[in-house]
Amino acid sequence: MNGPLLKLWETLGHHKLVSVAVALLSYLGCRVTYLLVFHPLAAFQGPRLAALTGWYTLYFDAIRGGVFLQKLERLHDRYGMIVRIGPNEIHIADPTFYDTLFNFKSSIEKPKYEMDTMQWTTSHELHRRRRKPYEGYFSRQAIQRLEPAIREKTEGLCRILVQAYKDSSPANLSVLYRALTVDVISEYCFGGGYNFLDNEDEAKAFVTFNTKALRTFYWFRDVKVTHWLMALIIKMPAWMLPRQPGFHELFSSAEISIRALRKGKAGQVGGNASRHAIIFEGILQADDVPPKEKTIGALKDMSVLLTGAGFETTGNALSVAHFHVLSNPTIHAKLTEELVSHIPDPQSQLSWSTLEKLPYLKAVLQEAVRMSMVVMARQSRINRRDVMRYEDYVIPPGTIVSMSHPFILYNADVYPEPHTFNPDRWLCGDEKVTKNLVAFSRGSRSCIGIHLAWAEMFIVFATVMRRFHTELFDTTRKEVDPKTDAFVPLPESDKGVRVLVRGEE
Ligand code: HEM
Repeated sequence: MNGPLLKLWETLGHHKLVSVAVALLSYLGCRVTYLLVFHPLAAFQGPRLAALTGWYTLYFDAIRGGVFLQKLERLHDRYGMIVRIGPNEIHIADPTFYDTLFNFKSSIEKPKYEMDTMQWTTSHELHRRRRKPYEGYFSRQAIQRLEPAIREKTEGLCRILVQAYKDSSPANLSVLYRALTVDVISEYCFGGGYNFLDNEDEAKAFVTFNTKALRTFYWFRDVKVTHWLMALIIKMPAWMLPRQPGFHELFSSAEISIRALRKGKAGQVGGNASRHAIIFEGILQADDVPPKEKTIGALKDMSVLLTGAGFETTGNALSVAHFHVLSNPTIHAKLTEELVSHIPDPQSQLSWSTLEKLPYLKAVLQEAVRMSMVVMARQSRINRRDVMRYEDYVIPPGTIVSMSHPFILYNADVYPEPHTFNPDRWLCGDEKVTKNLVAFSRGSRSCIGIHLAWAEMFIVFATVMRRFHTELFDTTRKEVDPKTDAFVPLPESDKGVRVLVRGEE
């Protein structure tokens, strides 16, 4: 290009650049003005940056690793009970609003997430259709039929604790309780569990993998590109996937088991002939489940959800219960007295329905569920049709409204001295104490596994506490107190609750 031509090109290029920059700035200016001045949520207080972009929350959740809740506490201190935390999202900290947001109204939906499993389904109707076939497997009666399997796994855990006693070596209860809960849910899903209680090293590797994976949760739930990767992994055939523990069970073994169930063979993973219903066998045979919900991909998605939700949650609550009981001699003595008087033979195991009538045991477990929170992430809903009201605020239809369990389960007005483990608070007859135990959520999206969780907690905890004398080994609240929001809470230290077994009854 010669001199004048180059000059013309440069001048035109310069103008083009200026035009693009002006257009971009005008668009940004209009968008900023709209979001801060004319948007239906403009009157709601909150950080301006949060009102302008969803990257605000994503930054704290995904990039800084689950610290948005800590930020949120400061925002509520500054702005009050209701804060705008996104262009179209507000967060409410007041427990009295919970039932307005979490209920069975068909107008209440979840926001759009990148994940598309049952739990993250946006539409109320589609979610109902996806959830219905599974509900029968999680009713109270269905879980009572599963009790022998829970008892059998509990005996497996007790054998490990007896061995730890003989070896005088510490037992890591955070791993063992999770090994038990994953063995139960995988047994229920496939008719042959992962049997981690038979191999402690594999159990440890599984739990470690899961903790690492949880730290990346927001990337997969909220970021398209990363989610595609996950979707690709789920679609990959088992033989292409690495044999890394955790990864292997959740993806490859699940697929192998589902394929086996399709061919009419149960128990491909653990090899146990099963005496109870098998979830995926039933789903595959159900005439009212549409074929697209029975594909290998859809069932693998569901199995990751059921296994993931079914083990980490209850396993964590059990570890937290054990830690706090051992840390408080008075609580320990009261619980032991109740258990000894109702279970004279320590080798026997009472039924779930009998155990849940023991008031102190129940109070200890309720307090453990409260303190462990189990699900820490903010829960979001959208009312598509109606306005919602909070005090003088009118929340327009279509707004993402969120609440978070820490603001309720650690609310000092409901639970005075919320950081103190105090089972007695559940025994004083104060209605608001039980009403606010929202750990399993409420409404159409609440926990499908609530009965399984309680059955496991009552049977396993009563058996272990009645049979074994344990004492904490090198464990502090750093190993149990919720610190990071990885959807479930992660403590500051991953070492786990470790105990020395001092004796067996
Ligand atoms: C202490 C134990 C547990 C607690 C506190 C708990 C809590 C919760 C909460 C708060 C939700 C709602 C999450 C959301 O809205 O995104 C939920 C959903 C769910 N939970 Fe649990 N959970 C526990 C144990 C279990 C167990 C043992 C299972 C067994 C499979 C399970 C399976 C599920 C499933 C599948 C969902 C999704 C339900 C749906 O979207 O319809 N959970 N859980």
